[in-house]
Amino acid sequence: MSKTKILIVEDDHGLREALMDTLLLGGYQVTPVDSAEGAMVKLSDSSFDLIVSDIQMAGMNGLSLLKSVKKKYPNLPFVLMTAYANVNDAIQAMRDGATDYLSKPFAPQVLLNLVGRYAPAQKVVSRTPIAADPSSLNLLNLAQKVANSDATVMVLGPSGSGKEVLSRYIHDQSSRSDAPFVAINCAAIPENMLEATLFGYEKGAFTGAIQACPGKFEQAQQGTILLDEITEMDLSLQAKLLRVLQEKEVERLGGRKTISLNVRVIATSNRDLKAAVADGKFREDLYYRLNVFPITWLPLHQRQGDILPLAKHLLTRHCDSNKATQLTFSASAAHKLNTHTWPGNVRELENVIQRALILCNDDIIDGDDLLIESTHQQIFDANAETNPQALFIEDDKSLLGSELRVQEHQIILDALQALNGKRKDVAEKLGISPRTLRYKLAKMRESGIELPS
Ligand SMILES: Nc1ncnc2c1ncn2[C@@H]1O[C@H](COP(=O)(O)OP(=O)(O)OP(=O)(O)O)[C@@H](O)[C@H]1O
Repeated sequence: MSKTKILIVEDDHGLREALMDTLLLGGYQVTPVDSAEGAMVKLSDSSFDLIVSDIQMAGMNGLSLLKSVKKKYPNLPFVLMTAYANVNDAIQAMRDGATDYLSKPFAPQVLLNLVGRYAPAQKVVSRTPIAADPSSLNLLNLAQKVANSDATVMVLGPSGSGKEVLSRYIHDQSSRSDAPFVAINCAAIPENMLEATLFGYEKGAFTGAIQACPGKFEQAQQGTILLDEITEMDLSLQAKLLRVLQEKEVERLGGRKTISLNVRVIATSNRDLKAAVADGKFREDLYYRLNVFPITWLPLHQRQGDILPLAKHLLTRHCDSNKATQLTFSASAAHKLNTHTWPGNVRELENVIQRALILCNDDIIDGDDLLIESTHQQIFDANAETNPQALFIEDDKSLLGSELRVQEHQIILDALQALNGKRKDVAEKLGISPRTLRYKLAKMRESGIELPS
């Protein structure tokens, strides 16, 4: 996924900063400018996914900016901010093609809800999965076949193996490809927000629901919804999800109207689903409803034929996006890539390539330019054995031992402190999924270790 880019046009310094903070925290990439003229300059040298602009500004005002933008970039969503008293401006703005408007003052969440409606924070980039190994070619073939149907698909595989890429591929290959593909990561959204995010809510449904908001299911109408890391959903929400899938209709929180759905569902998980059902963590009826057509990525080291083609593809992609000249791998680099066990799968490979781009001095990436973080990973792999659910993480009993566990705990504690306790950032830094981190933190708590809140 890549971040959605927003251009903010606001001449009031304080408000500009506040808008920026809110959108940055919401996961967007933000470019602020203090005038409409500045916005036109920025638009000529960078691309944006959405504009949020004030109306009243010295010089060219927001309505004139809107007209110029609509002429040059007719499909670019444009949200205008108006003073509360000035509803006429808002009406004019909508007539002139504004996508929506916000009446000042507004709460940060209102801004995020509105912006999220037109531009989700993470853009899912359309990419055909690279596959050269016979097992992966077979998998793509299956994906293509299932894409032609409306069947619910369960994409399985270890973390970072390409589940999301494959899900997007199924959507792109389906007759729904012109309609939205809406991805939601069930592990990344706080439990108390997930229901409202999925099903939407009406104004006043809960404190802070200042205006009605459609849920992800509604946003995916005619298209595909990807329920990423589905096993992270709590049991009561699983029951509600099952009902929505069975009835093919949704009711917003606080709403009375049922909305019929025409949405294809794809779910992903890196857990052993049957074990999750056996442990009472995942509802059996939901398992059968979602597991209509399961497709499973092998861990990267078990599909040797994919490693170099993927490495080359990722190298080209990152050279292009850094506007760097194209590089190649030396024989020693290729050997190193082929012999590593890749516990972090394709995501780890991608990180190694990005590092190599920084380290290499000429046009050839050498073995020494490939910095593979083995120590941390081995510690995590070794300890994975203690987690019966983490099926796909390799275990190495010879590394198990209390000393390693102490080291692992220390690494997690250091990361928690360095990143102010932000679990998502900590998981990212350590190269493990939020779920694995949560599991490890629970284990640490169980063994009496005090964790920063
Ligand atoms: N077959 C592939 N071809 C091209 N790129 C790939 C492929 N597989 C994975 N990637 C890249 O590797 C990264 C991780 O892939 P993706 O997010 O699809 O994995 P995932 O299994 O969904 O991960 P997680 O379990 O952590 O959600 C992405 O940047 C993706 O573009």
